[in-house]
Amino acid sequence: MNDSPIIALDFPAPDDALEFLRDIPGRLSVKIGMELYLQNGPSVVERIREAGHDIFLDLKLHDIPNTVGQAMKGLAQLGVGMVNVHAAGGREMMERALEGLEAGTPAGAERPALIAVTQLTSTGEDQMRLEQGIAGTLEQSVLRYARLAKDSGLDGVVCSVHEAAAIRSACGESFLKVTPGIRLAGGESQDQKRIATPLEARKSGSTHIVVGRAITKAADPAEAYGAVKRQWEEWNR
Ligand SMILES: O=C(O)c1cc(=O)[nH]c(=O)n1[C@@H]1O[C@H](COP(=O)(O)O)[C@@H](O)[C@H]1O
Repeated sequence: MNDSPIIALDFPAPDDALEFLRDIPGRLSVKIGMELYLQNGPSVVERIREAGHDIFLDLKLHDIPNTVGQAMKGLAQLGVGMVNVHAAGGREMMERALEGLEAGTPAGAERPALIAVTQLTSTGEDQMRLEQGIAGTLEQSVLRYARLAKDSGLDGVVCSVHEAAAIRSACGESFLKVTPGIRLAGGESQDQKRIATPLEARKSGSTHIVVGRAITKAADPAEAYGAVKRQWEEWNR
């Protein structure tokens, strides 16, 4: 997928998503997540692809290695550019996910990029320690998961902007750092704990940003998308 801002299409129905997209000109990078996919199935992917957009299919798979591998075989046939798993599923699960994707990608087509969620951007450090029982700092946990994902052959991770620079040092420039939790300056954090602006994301080494409500719930979504894109692109790495 190219590096334009990825709009999170967190809508219940395909018509809502497609109507929203009609107001923003051009070929866009979009994310279809659980809300849209689980209520509508694979046909929603087809409809949005037919409208000409590049898709990150965000289903955050996390199950035993065989189940995830088989599921990825199927997802590889949907023509999307990126898919993901939870790094907490472990090395074998991630390796099997990659094998499934490779086996399922139609001949001549490009395999979707496979990335792993480290710690969700809605997770804070206290919550991680108390609820997940993980000691140390949040950044240490994210870095451990990022290294594990890289060693398992994955293309990158989902992390917050706050860990992107450390992951760049540990895993390299080309390892994808896909960062949600993006807000324009002064925007409400809502359920996110680790937020940042598009400009901060760019400066920190994010390779992609995922932006939902800052665009989809804006009074003028096309203007909000333009503002995000300008900030994201104006600073040269
Ligand atoms: O994998 C993701 O896309 C994801 C991972 C993560 O750690 N945090 C996170 O917010 N996301 C997704 O990114 C989007 C963020 O939405 P907003 O907070 O509205 O911008 C949602 O669709 C989340 O499902």
